[in-house]
Amino acid sequence: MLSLAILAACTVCIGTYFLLLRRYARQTRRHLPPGPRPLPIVGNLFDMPRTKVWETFAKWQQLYGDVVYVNVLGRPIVFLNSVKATTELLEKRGLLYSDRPQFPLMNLAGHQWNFGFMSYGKEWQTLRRTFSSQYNSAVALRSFHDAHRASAATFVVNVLKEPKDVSNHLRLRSAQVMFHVNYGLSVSSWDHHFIHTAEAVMEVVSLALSPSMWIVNPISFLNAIPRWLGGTAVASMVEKWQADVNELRYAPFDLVKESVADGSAKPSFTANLLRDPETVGDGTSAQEILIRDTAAIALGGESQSKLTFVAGEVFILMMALHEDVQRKAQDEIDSVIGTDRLPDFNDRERLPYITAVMKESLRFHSPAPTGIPHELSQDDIYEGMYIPAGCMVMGNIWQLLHDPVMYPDPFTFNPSRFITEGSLDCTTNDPSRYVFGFGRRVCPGRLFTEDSLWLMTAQFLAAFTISLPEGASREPKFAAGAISRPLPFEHIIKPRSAAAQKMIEHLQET
Ligand code: HEM
Repeated sequence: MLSLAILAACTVCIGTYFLLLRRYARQTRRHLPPGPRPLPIVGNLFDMPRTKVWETFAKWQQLYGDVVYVNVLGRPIVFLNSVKATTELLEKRGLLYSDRPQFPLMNLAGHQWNFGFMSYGKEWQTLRRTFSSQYNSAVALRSFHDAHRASAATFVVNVLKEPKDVSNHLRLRSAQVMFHVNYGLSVSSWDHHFIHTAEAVMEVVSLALSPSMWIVNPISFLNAIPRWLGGTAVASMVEKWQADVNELRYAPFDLVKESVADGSAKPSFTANLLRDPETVGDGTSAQEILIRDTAAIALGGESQSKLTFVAGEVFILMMALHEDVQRKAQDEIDSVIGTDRLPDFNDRERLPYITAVMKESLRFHSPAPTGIPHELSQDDIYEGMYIPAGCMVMGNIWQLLHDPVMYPDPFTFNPSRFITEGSLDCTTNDPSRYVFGFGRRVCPGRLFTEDSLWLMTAQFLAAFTISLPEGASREPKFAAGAISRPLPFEHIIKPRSAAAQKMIEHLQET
């Protein structure tokens, strides 16, 4: 019996070896894009960076150019390092370049319903259209402003109370706004059960998105572990992941459904779409499932609130490092709206430097520096280079945002690069065109995110000053990963003035 199993295993290994070798030989005969030299079988496995991937990718651009090809364990991957290449392939040839590779851990954790990770096709299109009907509509976005205001107010109040804990306050703020907007639920403290579940789901999503998970796919090994060798522990971990995902997918939705039925629902993404009485039933109608699954995506599926919170952390770090920028932004706020209230959305047009600070923070270090991979669905030729079907295609967001032609002196934090004669001017270099990905898969939450970040930026700067303690390092440092956070740093946050402190205390009372 045992020898049969060994024989079968050997046959599979030898078969795989020859398959990979054949594919390798076929592809090298064509004119693939340049890239680091692969080894037989493992390809460029050992060239793949383990930390700060964006630095290695930048080096590859210098060595090999705008389109770089690697092959990891037989899996072709192309990195696009210029606006020209991302525009030409991911945007203009979007029909071919909009598929997604499989993310094995996402499937195992129970995210198959999530359109962010679905193959390009009808189902993806229907879900995305429903999502965009709210998140890309000017009217709906305006109706979300109260949710942004509530979470921004909780944030400044919490910062005043515990300034050292600013990161956690940002995290809470991002999750709070998502629950408010999607379900009309008020979850303004860490004690709320949904927040813990959302956090747990986001941790798994972050792991699932890290390149080692989707390139090497250790899940197949995990699944093969026998129960006596720890397989039981793996199985119960997976069960917990799936239970968390299902709770987020069903529980808040069911609450809204009940409140729509008894007429007490607050306006929200879910309630707005469920208002049609035809839609609500026993939970099995296609329309109801569609609404439930698109609402849940914004919670944990794409790590959206984590991305927004990391963008907030980058802003806080940049302000701590650049007191001159802070002062300039605060002068703008004082001269436009005075010191007796906090900025609001109506002030946005008149505060161009604040918008520029928000945009420069996103540019300086994008929370998802290498985006989410696309997959090519048919063989393609670009500038004489052959790109095989099934190839993963990564738009190298970090590289685009540090292009010295589009952003002169790219390693200097300089919001004024987006200001011309006192007005906001980013017609040719708006970082949001790259930060949120590309083509048909571009982030459908980008306008919503900018609203959220803008209010946080404006209100934080109106209320507080931040500095570094004496002797602290002035070098910004970021962790590696698909979602890349600033490394923890010490800082001192104080209310800007007695008047600012009073304003925040007043918010706390209301
Ligand atoms: C700073 C915050 C955010 C950043 C940096 C960000 C960035 C991205 C990126 C790079 C992608 C992949 C695009 C591509 O495949 O080319 C993406 C996809 C997506 N984002 Fe965001 N995002 C943010 C916030 C949000 C928010 C708040 C929401 C929801 C309200 C959201 C919803 C989505 C969805 C649903 C997708 C999948 C789109 C698809 O596959 O069709 N994102 N985002």
